Amino acid sequence: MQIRVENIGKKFIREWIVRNANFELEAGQKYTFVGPNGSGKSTLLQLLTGMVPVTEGKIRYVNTDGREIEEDNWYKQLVIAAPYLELIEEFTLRELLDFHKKFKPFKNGISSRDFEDFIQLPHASDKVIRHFSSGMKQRVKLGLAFMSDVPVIFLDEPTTNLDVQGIKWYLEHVTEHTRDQLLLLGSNVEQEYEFCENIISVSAFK
Ligand SMILES: Nc1ncnc2c1ncn2[C@@H]1O[C@H](COP(=O)(O)OP(=O)(O)OP(=O)(O)O)[C@@H](O)[C@H]1O
Repeated sequence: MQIRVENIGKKFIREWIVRNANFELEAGQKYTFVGPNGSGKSTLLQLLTGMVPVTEGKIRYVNTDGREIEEDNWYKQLVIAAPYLELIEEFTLRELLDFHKKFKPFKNGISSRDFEDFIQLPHASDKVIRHFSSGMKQRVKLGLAFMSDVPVIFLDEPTTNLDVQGIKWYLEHVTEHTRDQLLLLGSNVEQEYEFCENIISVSAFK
């Protein structure tokens, strides 16, 4: 999977948040978009997922066989963990996992029980997501991102709400479980992207 970004720009009301952005993102690589608060990291990631439409320019998802994927089908290629994307609060953890797997199967067909062990919440299976702490919810979001069998992973501010143990858990798994995928991060916390080979400053896109 390759994502080609061709001269894209995004304007909210009269303000250009991102402009003149041109780059290519390659499968098997990791990229972090960095920049100060309000610089446009989350906006750019949301443009790349197709959640938010570009004001100008074009984004293309190109398959390994060279075929372009229609924008309506991008969502099948990706998984997103971000503070602005909520889990389904009414479900128990087990219900959420079973629901998620109907749309995005887990890698190597891992079971929901194994998933719960993986995110270190083995006793939370019947607990309603609404009653999870913010750090527990973040582990669920990251676990879904690491375990979903899709080519592209978006992580926006991945260590949000994680304690020291949680950050350690994230760092232990982020490289191992994204090895053959295209990983896109948005961050201004160096620790959460220290392993990343490609750092892109969004301040350049003005
Ligand atoms: N839906 C929207 N309508 C209007 N302005 C918006 C909208 N979404 C984002 N913005 C503006 O776009 C700019 C960039 O916001 P964005 O959230 O992308 O920044 P960020 O780099 O991710 O910031 P942070 O580090 O604080 O998370 C901000 O000025 C923000 O107010």
